[in-house]
Amino acid sequence: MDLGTNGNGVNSDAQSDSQISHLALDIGGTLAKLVYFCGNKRLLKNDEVQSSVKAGGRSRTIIQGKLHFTKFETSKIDECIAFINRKQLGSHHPKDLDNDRIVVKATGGGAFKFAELFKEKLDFCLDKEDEMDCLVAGANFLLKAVDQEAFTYIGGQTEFVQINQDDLYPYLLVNIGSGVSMIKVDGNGKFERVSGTSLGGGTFWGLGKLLTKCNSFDELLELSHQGNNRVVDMLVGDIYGGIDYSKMGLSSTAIASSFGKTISTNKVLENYRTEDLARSLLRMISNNIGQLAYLTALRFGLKRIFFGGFFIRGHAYTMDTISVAVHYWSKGEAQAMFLRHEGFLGALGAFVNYNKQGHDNFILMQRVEKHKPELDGITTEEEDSEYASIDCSVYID
Ligand SMILES: Nc1ncnc2c1ncn2[C@@H]1O[C@H](COP(=O)(O)OP(=O)(O)O)[C@@H](O)[C@H]1O
Ligand SMILES: CC(C)(COP(=O)(O)O)[C@@H](O)C(=O)NCCC(=O)O
Repeated sequence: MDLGTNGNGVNSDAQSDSQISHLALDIGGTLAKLVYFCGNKRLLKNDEVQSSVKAGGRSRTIIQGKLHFTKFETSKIDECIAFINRKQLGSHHPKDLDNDRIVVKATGGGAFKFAELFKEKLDFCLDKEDEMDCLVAGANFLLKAVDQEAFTYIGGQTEFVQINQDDLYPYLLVNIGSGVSMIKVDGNGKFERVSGTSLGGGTFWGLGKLLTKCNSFDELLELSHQGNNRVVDMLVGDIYGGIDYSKMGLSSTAIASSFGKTISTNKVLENYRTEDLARSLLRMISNNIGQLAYLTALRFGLKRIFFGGFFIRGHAYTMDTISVAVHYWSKGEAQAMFLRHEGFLGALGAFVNYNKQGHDNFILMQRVEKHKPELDGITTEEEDSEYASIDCSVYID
């Protein structure tokens, strides 16, 4: 059976025990995300060759392997390039017939901004995919192909959500990256970006750096674990002498004004604990996004809201704040759900799009049946320890 070539002129009929590696990128305002597939092509025994699958009228070979996930700060894009080079990712990609460069799917603003750099350093031709399209494709793939991907987080309890494939659409996808996009999803490739806000992950990280002098996002998150927002936020009780504003259903402990308590003291920034500032800022940004998400869902009659983007990072306080905001404002009608591979939606969507535009002899993702990711993640030395790899198989010519 002609297995075709891997696009680099190397005849994949060689059936060498070669590491198959394909990747896709999402280069955003803050982080560059990579999704890459590693599988071993081995000598196919006769019965295996027979078991190859007819897809698109052609026989294709199924390769078992894993999807891996990792990220780099966009400001350190050279580290991302060095990683790709070190692992020889993309070595099995087809080449662009016009310029003989390796074709790699990429999305996010960085796919435009760094196109020349990837060409120069890796001989990559970045095949650009629309960012919103990839976010939706990535979310739909995860929600359909991976068990235990979506979950609720309320009162400190994580509950995985069993997705009914026949009742998935419509839903609201809220992607909290540097900024926030809110996308109404009605099906595969059927979506509309219906709202957004510039008060997103970049706001938390940017203001947090200024207020706390943190050198890393993880340090800022760690600080927020230990802080008490009530030192900084003005509560209803601070205004009402310690009692509820019960006529309007506002408890004394409800936040009346974020950072409002700093007004009525003679303290300056240095007099506040950085932990308290970080906690209050996280609460403010998360609550605001939760409320905007609910209002957008209400406007379109949507009950399911999935939150993605690297801002969340599976952080308990962030998810709890968003969940409480959605539950409070919707009076329990709408539900906030989160995704295990939250920050990789765009990169995964770019990867899944390989079977578009003439790549159909290249790679197709097949539905991952009953994948149960390890809850604590599977990592290799480079992988991001928070994001479990996904066992999957792909078709390849
Ligand atoms: N290690 C990290 N470094 C920087 N920002 C991080 C990190 N982890 C999470 N974040 C948060 O995630 C946001 C970026 O999320 P992401 O979905 O990658 O958006 P973008 O595509 O705009 O880069 C940052 O603004 C920050 O709030
Ligand atoms: C421009 C963006 C889509 C870029 O995506 P990101 O890199 O932030 O993930 C996003 O930052 C955004 O939607 N900002 C908010 C724009 C608005 O006010 O709707």
